[in-house]
Amino acid sequence: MATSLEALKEITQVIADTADFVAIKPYSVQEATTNPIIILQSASLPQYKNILHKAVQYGQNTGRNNKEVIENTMDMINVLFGEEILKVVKYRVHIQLDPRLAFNISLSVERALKIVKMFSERGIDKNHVVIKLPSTWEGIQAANILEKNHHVNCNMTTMFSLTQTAACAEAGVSYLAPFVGRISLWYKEKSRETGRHEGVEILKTIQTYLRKFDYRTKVMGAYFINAEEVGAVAGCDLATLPVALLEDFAKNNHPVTDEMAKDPKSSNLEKLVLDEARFRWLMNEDEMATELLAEILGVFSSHYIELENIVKEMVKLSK
Ligand SMILES: O=C(CO)[C@@H](O)[C@H](O)[C@H](O)[C@H](O)COP(=O)(O)O
Repeated sequence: MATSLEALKEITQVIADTADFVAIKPYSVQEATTNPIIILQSASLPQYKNILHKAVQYGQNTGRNNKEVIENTMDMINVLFGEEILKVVKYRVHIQLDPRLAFNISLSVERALKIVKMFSERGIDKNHVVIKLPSTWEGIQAANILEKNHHVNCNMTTMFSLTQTAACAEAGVSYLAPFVGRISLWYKEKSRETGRHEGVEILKTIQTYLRKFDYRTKVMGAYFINAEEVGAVAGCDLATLPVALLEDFAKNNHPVTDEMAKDPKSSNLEKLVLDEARFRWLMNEDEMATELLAEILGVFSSHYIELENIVKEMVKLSK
């Protein structure tokens, strides 16, 4: 009998939300997503300490000053984890930019191109690499430049709304990743439960919107808290699951049926036409998206800085 994981894979491309390349092996996935939390978790494991040492060495050999040593080391940590992950997943690894670049278009583009070049210097073609950027106005413009001018695949993270979706779709990004579980938690925390699973509903609306207007952008469900949430968005383009949920789907029986709109063309969603001012206004009107964007960018950046501090200590000790 097919497992629930196999059933899910029939209708949704299932990928892994982890940098633990050893743990992914049993699940035969084609792609893996990382973020600063995930990279810090793996970089802190004793079995992956060699990656940190190799990256520090690279940073020290290439950095012309302290700032460059740290920055090059951080980028190389991501590249080395990416390289190991690609030995297992074969198709694509998603690497997130320094969260502090969230509001800077030119620095985001520059840093993304630098990371893609570092992969290519290690023999990895840019088609195997996806750059993750936040769904801020600036992140979306940076992704537009990367996709259109440099053919770099982009995945838009910290995604909570149709406003962000519409801007990302027009920017021609490859993927966008609504945070299913985190959206619903927000409604719970604010005691504003509506009786619906808001994260699931937003993902479904986003998927319908992209299919109705024939955008190339793929929806990747992310930030799942439990198996029910994953089952409720089965049929969306992709879902990125932490190892615990991959294991849960491989071992336990979860009902899996296509939950996406059967006829997206007939939906009454209208195309959102946005410029910067309209985007910012609609975000301002959306308390959930505005709060979560700020909160999660902060969480990502605090983890990024924590790893940077570990790197700074290592650099000091090796002097
Ligand atoms: O956005 C993507 C994929 O594009 C995910 O990696 C996303 O960052 C994660 O699902 C969430 O941030 C949850 O990650 P974590 O807190 O479990 O590490």
